[in-house]
Amino acid sequence: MYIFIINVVAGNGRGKRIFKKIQKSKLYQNITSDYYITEYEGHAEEIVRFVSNQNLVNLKAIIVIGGDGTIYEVMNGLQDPTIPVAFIPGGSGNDFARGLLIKRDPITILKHIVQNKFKKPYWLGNYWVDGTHRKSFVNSIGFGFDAEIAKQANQSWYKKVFNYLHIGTLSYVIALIHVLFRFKPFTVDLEVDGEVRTINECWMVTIANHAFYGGGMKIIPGATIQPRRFPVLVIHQISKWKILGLFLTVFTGKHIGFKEVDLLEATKIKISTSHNIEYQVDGQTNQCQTCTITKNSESVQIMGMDN
Ligand SMILES: Nc1ncnc2c1ncn2[C@@H]1O[C@H](COP(=O)(O)OP(=O)(O)OP(=O)(O)O)[C@@H](O)[C@H]1O
Repeated sequence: MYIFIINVVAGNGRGKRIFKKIQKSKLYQNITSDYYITEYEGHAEEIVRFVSNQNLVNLKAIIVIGGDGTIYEVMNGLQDPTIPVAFIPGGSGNDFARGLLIKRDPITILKHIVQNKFKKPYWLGNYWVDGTHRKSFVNSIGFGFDAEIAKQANQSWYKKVFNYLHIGTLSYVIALIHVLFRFKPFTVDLEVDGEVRTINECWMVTIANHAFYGGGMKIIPGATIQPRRFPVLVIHQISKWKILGLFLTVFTGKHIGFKEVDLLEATKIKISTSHNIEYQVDGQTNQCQTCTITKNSESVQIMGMDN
């Protein structure tokens, strides 16, 4: 049996439209399944915790229809990593789907899931904010400038409009210009695999499980899906005008050639600042002063891709 989890508000109603289409298909009518519609923020996590604690012997996969926020919640609720999680992108940004090359139409994706054709291991990131309990991130976690941009975009009126017009990334470009003039670089202590370095005039630190964020920006172009280690991108000591230019090249991945960009690799990183800074995790924002990040060595199984 399959369990569907649908975020009907994802992608301004795209999740809902996709599920309706799926329900009408012969394929759906021929499989044994049950479905849950998320009703509020955090609900997907609760549903998955409940479902994965049931030890359903005949559960073939949890099929998620939604965006990056929904898959983040699902992964944080998953109690048993051997339960395959299938993803049908129905959000606005869909960076998880982009990173995993899940790009076919929903019915074809469902066909691949039911045929049990392709299953890929995926390694989540773990993070602990200000000493709290462990959470997992699916795509990326970022501190500073990119988090301020995500916060500005999430609070804006234009994000909904641009998402509706399928030009959602433009909301991040406008948010970037808003944030650029008020943003104050910060000093951060980065403990990378036990070695501490102090970064002055830091703009941002981003850690990613795959290349994409912000609806298709290639923030760390060479990021590969792998266990234990993750790439860390640090931008520091850069002028406001230059960072504007740098972000214009994020779509092509050329920004990593700037001398103000450092690219490291780590198994464990600790970020400490003297005051609260903004952070984003899979596009949702909050504030923290310290954060420890590691990468899982145990994988979850993802379905929905072509090969
Ligand atoms: N019924 C609901 N009402 C309001 N919010 C909900 C509901 N169900 C889920 N949510 C919340 O909707 C938020 C957005 O979902 P999601 O990120 O999947 O879509 P999106 O923002 O359109 O896509 P993306 O993150 O890929 O751009 C999530 O934070 C989730 O907690």
